[in-house]
Amino acid sequence: MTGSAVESARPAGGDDPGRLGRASGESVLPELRAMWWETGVRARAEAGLFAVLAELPRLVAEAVRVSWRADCFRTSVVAVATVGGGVMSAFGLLATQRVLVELFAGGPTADRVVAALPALLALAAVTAVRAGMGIATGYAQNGLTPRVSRAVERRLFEVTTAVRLDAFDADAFADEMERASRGSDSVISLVRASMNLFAGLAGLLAVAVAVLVIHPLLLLALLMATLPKAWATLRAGHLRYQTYTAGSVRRRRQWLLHRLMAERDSAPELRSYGLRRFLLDQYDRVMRVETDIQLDLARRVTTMTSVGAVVGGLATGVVYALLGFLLVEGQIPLAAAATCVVAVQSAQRSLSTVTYQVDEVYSDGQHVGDYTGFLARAADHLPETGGDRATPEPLREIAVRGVTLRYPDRDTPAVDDVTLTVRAGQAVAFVGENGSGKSTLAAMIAMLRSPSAGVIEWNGRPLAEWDADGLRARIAVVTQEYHKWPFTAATNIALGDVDTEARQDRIEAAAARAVADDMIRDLPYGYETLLDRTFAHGQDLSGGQWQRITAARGFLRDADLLIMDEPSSALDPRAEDALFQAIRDRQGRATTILITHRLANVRHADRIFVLHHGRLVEAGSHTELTAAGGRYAELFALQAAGYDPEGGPDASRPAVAPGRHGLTDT
Ligand SMILES: Nc1ncnc2c1ncn2[C@@H]1O[C@H](COP(=O)(O)OP(=O)(O)OP(=O)(O)O)[C@@H](O)[C@H]1O
Repeated sequence: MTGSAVESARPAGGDDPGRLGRASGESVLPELRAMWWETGVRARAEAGLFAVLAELPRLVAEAVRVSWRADCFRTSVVAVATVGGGVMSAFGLLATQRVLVELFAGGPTADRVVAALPALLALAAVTAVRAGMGIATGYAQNGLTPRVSRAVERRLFEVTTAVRLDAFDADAFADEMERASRGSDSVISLVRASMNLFAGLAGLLAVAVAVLVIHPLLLLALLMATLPKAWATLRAGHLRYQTYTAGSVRRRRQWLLHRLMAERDSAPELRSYGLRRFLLDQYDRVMRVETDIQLDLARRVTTMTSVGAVVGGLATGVVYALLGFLLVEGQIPLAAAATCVVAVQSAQRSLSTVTYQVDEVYSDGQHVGDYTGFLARAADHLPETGGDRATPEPLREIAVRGVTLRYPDRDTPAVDDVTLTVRAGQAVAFVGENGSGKSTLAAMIAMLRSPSAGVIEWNGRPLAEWDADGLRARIAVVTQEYHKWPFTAATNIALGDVDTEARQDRIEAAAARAVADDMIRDLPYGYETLLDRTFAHGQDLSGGQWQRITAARGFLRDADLLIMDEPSSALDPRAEDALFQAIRDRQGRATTILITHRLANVRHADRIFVLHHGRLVEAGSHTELTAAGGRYAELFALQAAGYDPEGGPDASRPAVAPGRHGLTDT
């Protein structure tokens, strides 16, 4: 059976619960996106030998450019030492020939040894210099590696942290970004492989020159002895790459299964649903095919390299026969023939380096192409800079005017022609059903996203006209999908204001407002507890505990505008009540935009904006909206009914409020 039999099994089987139910005999794993490293492998598999050789100079030039930019001194040392090593190899062969000429000359042995001494000394000197150059290359390369890595990675992170958030929505760009970040690791491999390739080529050239000097015909003999094996090695490499790409879908599945069976995230469900047998069966199916293919590949590669070795051996035999013939005919002296034997062996060593490095340079070069291509294209996703931008003043008013945002590949806009105003000191709420556009609207106000149409103004001036960093310093955002930063509890809160000194009293005050203080003190190392289990002594928190930490991060900086997107979805009733008390404390003093589905918490917001399918459908206070009997009143009544001991939802009784209190609890 071939790999394609499994790979062509219905790709989207995972979408069909019936298929899963029919159990484990069938492959239900869907197709996964290509992995970053498959770009290079695929390109090498598809490119013919001449295409590979034709592209090498460009790739090597790219490696040299990157290396030069990172450290011109060490790059020069490597280049000089590599070329010097080649020159020394040529001298070495010529000195060897001189030694042999003297040793094979007539006369007493002692006289011959004495005559050979100068050439022997020259050979020793050349060998020592070549070894010295090898050491210099090693030192320079070792020094170059971290410098190139750092320069390349730093450049990449400068871009990935600067591109606008919407870049992550474009599938192709997000994919490119991932490949580029992996490609940055390949830069140093490309640099190293290019230098090794240079060294191999220099060695080959040196042998060719030396042989040419001794006797032109020997060059032909040298080519005959080395080319068949080189060709077979490159062909075998090609075959390996081709097999590799043919199995890429299968390997992705293998990798996915590995994660599903061995990682922490999937472990609870794997056990609770008894998925062990099912996943192991999937693994067996994939691996059976993989093993067959690997065995087939091993057979074909062995055949090819054996053919290469046999042809190479025969060719070497022909060379030695040719040498014998030339010797008998008196065309070349014995010393030249002996030198040629040494040269053939030296050339074969250099050639095996070259053939291996050709593949390396080519496939690494593709990844580096991903990296450099990404950097060039990323310019389109960087925020506009320059120009005279005003330093933002304290917030007086935010005006959203006819704002629309449409995500890529979506037919309907997420936010559709919304107009509203928020005044300083107000606490306003965005409410609406799932997917109604609340988070998207808040993200535009927080400058995380830019509207496709319309404008958002800060104190009457479009956001884009203010200094972006200055404006961000006045806005704090607690996002719905918060990130669990792998730092201590204290640092996790301090991240809310990185421009100011992280004083412990401020951190503790912010934690107290978010009801996180006691919880953090109960951790094994208090505020210094590392919140990531992948580190030694690291801890994980419950969902609600994490939410308290992220709320504390939002409170740390007493920002003009605090946007809180679902800050209490995982909080227990007591913590939720305390959090909303802290939000209430801001009312009249600072501005808060709150997004929540717990409508009890917005009852006394200054204004409530109701979104539906991206449009603003209602706006007003809780009293106004419940009296209007519209969508808000309906949602509120539905939720309130859950707290009503008498029973089910009743939209006619919107005034029945949940037990806990809202923003301006009295
Ligand atoms: N990055 C994105 N790419 C494409 N579509 C998106 C993206 N983010 C959100 N959407 C879509 O935009 C619409 C509005 O999403 P948004 O997150 O703003 O809704 P929401 O009102 O905050 O929902 P919820 O109450 O579930 O948090 C939804 O249809 C959603 O599927």
